[in-house]
Amino acid sequence: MLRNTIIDLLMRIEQDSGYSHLLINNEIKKRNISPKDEGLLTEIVYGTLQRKITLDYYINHFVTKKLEKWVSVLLRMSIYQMVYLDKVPDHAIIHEAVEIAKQRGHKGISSLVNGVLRNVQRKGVPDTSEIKNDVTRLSVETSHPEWLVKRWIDLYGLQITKDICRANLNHKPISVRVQPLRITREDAVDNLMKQGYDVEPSPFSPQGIVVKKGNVIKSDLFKDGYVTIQDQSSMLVAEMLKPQPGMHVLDACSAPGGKVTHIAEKMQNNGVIQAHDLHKNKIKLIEQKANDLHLSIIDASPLDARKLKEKYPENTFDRILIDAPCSGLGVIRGKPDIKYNKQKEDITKLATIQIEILNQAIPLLKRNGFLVYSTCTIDQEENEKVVERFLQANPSFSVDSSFFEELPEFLQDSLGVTKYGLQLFPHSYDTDGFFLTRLKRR
Ligand SMILES: C[S@@+](CC[C@H](N)C(=O)[O-])C[C@H]1O[C@@H](n2cnc3c(N)ncnc32)[C@H](O)[C@@H]1O
Repeated sequence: MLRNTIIDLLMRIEQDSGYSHLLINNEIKKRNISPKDEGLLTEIVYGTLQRKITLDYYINHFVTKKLEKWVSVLLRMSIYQMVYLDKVPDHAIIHEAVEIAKQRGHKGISSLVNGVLRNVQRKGVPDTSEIKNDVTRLSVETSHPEWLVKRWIDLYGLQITKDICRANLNHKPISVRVQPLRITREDAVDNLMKQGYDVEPSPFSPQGIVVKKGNVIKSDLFKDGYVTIQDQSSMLVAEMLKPQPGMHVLDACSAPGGKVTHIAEKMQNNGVIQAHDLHKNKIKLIEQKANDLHLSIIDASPLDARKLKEKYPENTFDRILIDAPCSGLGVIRGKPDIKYNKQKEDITKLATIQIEILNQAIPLLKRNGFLVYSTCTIDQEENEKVVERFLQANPSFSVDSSFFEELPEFLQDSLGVTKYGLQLFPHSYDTDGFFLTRLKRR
């Protein structure tokens, strides 16, 4: 029953590209899956998705004919469990897969499934180190499409690309941000430790806590809005925006509200924040998060950030955040489907939108104000190149040099510091891949 649910989920994720986390959560709720099975389901779905290219390479070694989608999915998830998990013995995995194949297909299919899996059990999976071409080998070993591996090698060289690709296969560590108007970080750490969580303060933000062990979503602190989940890299945004109580702030791409609520906390819930997002249906996510965290200064409404100038006069805001729509290539660990769904052309289109949004936002900034530009991608075309193009077209603006001095000390000479901002890679500090910079008028 659980394995059939997993097959259905994996097939739907392939069809409705980009929403694996939402589909998994909905399915768990809908089918009333027990907490133990929930863990196994999540692990098999994410793991199979994360290793899709590698698993297909293994399958193609044993089968040459084209397989129906569900048969590929069944083989992938079975081989994933046999090779990467040690929760269920191989013979039980094979037995269950053959039973599913019998239910869903004809006898020929169940014999094929049986044959492939028995081969994997007996001979093991093929050795990928024999693949001569660097790009193909890395693509197969770490399950990233070849165009992406090639692009990263061109941008960052082979070693960094290997590091990125390997880090993308790791589990994403969870971190939380405390709501400092409701609880201190010390008290939150104390509280979580007493409940058996293994936690430590984050070096990225005075509000951050890294949760090394334990499901923090189940904690009272999370349920009652004392902490919220946020990657450490994202916490840098509000820190570097430096909003003060009483200010007028714009967050132009705000949903689901992770950063805007952090900004409101730093303003001590005093001032006004205009929070917009293109998608009407996402506005309630911002409102919900603000509500959960007891924050009342966020005024959320739908708006296309490419039309900001139509809504606001010049010199309106003390601070502006453009946390731009991006390819998401920095968050592959948590959303593996991104690596299969994004194409080169998407990156170029996104860079055009990012520049358009920046051009709309910048006149709205007051004379001594700051604008933070950030993305959760590691692609230079959406990050450094966008900043470079923007500065060329707007010579009265520059990257604020104090930005670099104000970064936490351990980041100041990190691999990703360039004259355009800070690029965090997933392998550097075990955070999401993330870019941010701060612009100001010269
Ligand atoms: C990186 S996410 C923002 C995350 C958010 N700042 C947070 O911390 O929770 C980018 C957001 O931009 C929105 N978006 C996409 N195109 C937009 C546009 N033209 N104008 C405004 N928002 C847009 C997307 O719906 C998405 O919610």
